[in-house]
Amino acid sequence: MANESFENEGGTGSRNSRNTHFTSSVDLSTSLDSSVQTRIFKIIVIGDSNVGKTCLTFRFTGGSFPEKTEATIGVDFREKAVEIDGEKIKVQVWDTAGQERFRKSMVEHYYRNVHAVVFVYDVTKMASFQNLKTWIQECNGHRVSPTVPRVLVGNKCDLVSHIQVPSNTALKFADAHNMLLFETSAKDPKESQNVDSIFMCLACRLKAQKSLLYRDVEREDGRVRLSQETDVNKSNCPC
Ligand SMILES: Nc1nc2c(ncn2[C@@H]2O[C@H](COP(=O)(O)OP(=O)(O)OP(=O)(O)O)[C@@H](O)[C@H]2O)c(=O)[nH]1
Ligand SMILES: [Mg+2]
Repeated sequence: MANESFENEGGTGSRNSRNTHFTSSVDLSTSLDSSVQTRIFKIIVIGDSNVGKTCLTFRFTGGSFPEKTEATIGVDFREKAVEIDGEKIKVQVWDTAGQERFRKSMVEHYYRNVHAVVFVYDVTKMASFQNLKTWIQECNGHRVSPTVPRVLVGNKCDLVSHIQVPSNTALKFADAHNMLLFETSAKDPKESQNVDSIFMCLACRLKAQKSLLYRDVEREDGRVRLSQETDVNKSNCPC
């Protein structure tokens, strides 16, 4: 099962500690001696420094807005266990550094075996939107497959009077790159469901994709039959 990660029920310990700076390659696979496995989806969050990547990931995994953040160095891991259509899944969010000097040696690790990518810009900073093409180029340069789902997130929508990136401009860009667009705020508690939707939407899509790849094999009368129905049809995906 290429690129798919599992964790045994009961786990191998928490990986969501703040300020865990990634220094070596991580093997997310654990021994397969237990029959109960939890799938892990690795989602990386990419974009300019200060756009709110840390706050968005914190809002999703911790349910609140951090009072104070510092520039991320390397990567911070955060995890959230979710249940989709009865299956327990671990969403592992890689909150990456936006500052070049803090990410240089890490870039290979970000993209290795990634399952989905979240590109973030700040709706109050046009430069962060214009730089998206550089982030997309970097992603493509690391041979991330076109089948890896990508979404675009415009953050800081609570700063209504400072908005520089019009929604229709962002929408055109998202369409051109085959991405869904979410405009939201990590800060505004009323937007927390919208922030959750970003990651839940990706998790649902990944679950459906994996179901397509590894369709249930049913044995009937000694014959092998591939199940025609996939979870994509019965999923409660929020997007
Ligand atoms: N008003 C407002 N401020 C936000 C929001 N999200 C983040 N911020 C602020 O923006 C600043 C940067 O947020 P971070 O989450 O640390 O930014 P980052 O993208 O992780 O930055 P790097 O780690 O350097 O790449 C902080 O001062 C946050 O409080 C938001 O939705 N609204
Ligand atoms: Mg950060």
